[in-house]
Amino acid sequence: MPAGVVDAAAKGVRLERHAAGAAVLLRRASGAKQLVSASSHLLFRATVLATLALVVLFAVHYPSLLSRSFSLSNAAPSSPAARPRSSHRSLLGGSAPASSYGGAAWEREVRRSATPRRDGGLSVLVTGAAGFVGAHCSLALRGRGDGMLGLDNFNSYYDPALKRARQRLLASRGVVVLHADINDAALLERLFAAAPFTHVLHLAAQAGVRYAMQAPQTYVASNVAGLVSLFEAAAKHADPQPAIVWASSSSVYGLNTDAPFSEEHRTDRPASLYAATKKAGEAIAPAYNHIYGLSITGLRFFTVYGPWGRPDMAYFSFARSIVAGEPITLFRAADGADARRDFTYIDDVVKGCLGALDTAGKSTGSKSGKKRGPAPLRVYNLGNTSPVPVTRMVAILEKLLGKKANKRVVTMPSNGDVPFTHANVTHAARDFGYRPATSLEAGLRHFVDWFVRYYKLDIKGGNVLAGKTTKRKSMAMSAAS
Ligand SMILES: O=C(O)[C@H]1O[C@H](OP(=O)(O)OP(=O)(O)OC[C@H]2O[C@@H](n3ccc(=O)[nH]c3=O)[C@H](O)[C@@H]2O)[C@H](O)[C@@H](O)[C@@H]1O
Repeated sequence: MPAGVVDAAAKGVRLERHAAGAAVLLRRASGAKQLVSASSHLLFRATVLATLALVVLFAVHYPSLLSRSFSLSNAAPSSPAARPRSSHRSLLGGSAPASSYGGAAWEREVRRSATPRRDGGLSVLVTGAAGFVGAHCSLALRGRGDGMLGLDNFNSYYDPALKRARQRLLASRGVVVLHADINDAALLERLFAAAPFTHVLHLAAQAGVRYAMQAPQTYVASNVAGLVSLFEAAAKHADPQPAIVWASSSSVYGLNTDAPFSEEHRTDRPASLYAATKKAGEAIAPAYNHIYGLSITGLRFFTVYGPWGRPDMAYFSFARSIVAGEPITLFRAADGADARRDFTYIDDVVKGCLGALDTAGKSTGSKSGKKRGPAPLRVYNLGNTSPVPVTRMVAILEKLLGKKANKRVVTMPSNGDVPFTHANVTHAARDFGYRPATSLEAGLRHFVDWFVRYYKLDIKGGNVLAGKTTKRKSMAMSAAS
């Protein structure tokens, strides 16, 4: 029996005893005056005891109502191992609906986080901040003194423990990441009302090319509806309107055979639903730019990789399989050629994102619907400009991990994959000095260094072995951040 119910029962017994005592009192009373006084005494005691019993029962059944807090102040645990406290669940990743956000204290914290710490600094709302690119960009923005606030819905497309570990890392550097969804229009409205964000770096999306065949609706919900939700809030509820920089994808080039891929090339033949939803975003952006005067920049990322990366991507899942001694499957194009990717290192992509933010130009619309003139509308490739066969990527991993992969080569299934990507980045170089500087060898070395540390792998004689932790937990995210 719950403790509260036992307490309540005990109080019931005490109540009966008091009633008996009261009866004796009444028998002894002589005269009408004493009788009235004794009755009120009894009534008073009974009321107090009944109230106490009710309070105990209420506390047993509704503990959450008594402990809820809406403060942002503990949003940044100082140690990486620190976990969000349950009293702050609604702010830091609990399941409380985002509509429960709000209040003067919450708004103050949002504003504090969004306020730049340097003259002329930006104030950036980063969506998907606990994601791979989002976490790196958030750290870079905070590092140079920009104000910023992160959002993430911590979905389980890949192990949310990695997203939580990134969130703890960010928190240790003073970056707040709210647990919230971009499709929550009310929350976005409140955020824009609370702080005058100058920019939005919109990286929240359903990623992954091949997974779109399994979960098509999540791509529409995140990459189309979510993008519209963000544009709507920025156009109609922000004052001033922020400039928006958002993540498109190299996949919009689809089966394009002109190489390197230039922004002028056609993008009307997406090979996957993922690509189609990113292309849809690129088609939606001009409408918001035209009608509402939103400054919008789309960035086409080319297979971004690096430390704190996405476990669903080939370089990461291959590393895990190699260490665990499990087979990997390599896709070969129908003509027998190795698939190739313009693998792009995360630090280069972060520089590109910050360059795009810095040069975005202002939005020209306002909440009232008036537009002062045309606003910037831009699209850029952010690639590495040197495609590498996937087999070469595997060979580098084998060398770094000191272990051979167990390879199985099959013809590329018809699941949205494309045989090669190759970026032309002259526009990004011209407009914000984007110059990718990291070779795949150097970038994968950084990735493997982090990978070994994060999973606490054993290294013997230069070879990475699956450590005790790894074997026991089959590489579940036993994060050491
Ligand atoms: O640049 C992009 O536009 C996209 O890059 C990646 O997509 P992808 O290039 O397909 O990256 P991976 O899934 O890591 O695949 C890389 C290469 O490995 C190959 N691969 C993948 C998985 C596998 O089991 N075997 C295999 O050979 C693929 O065919 C591909 O050539 C990301 O997953 C997308 O979110 C992103 O938008």
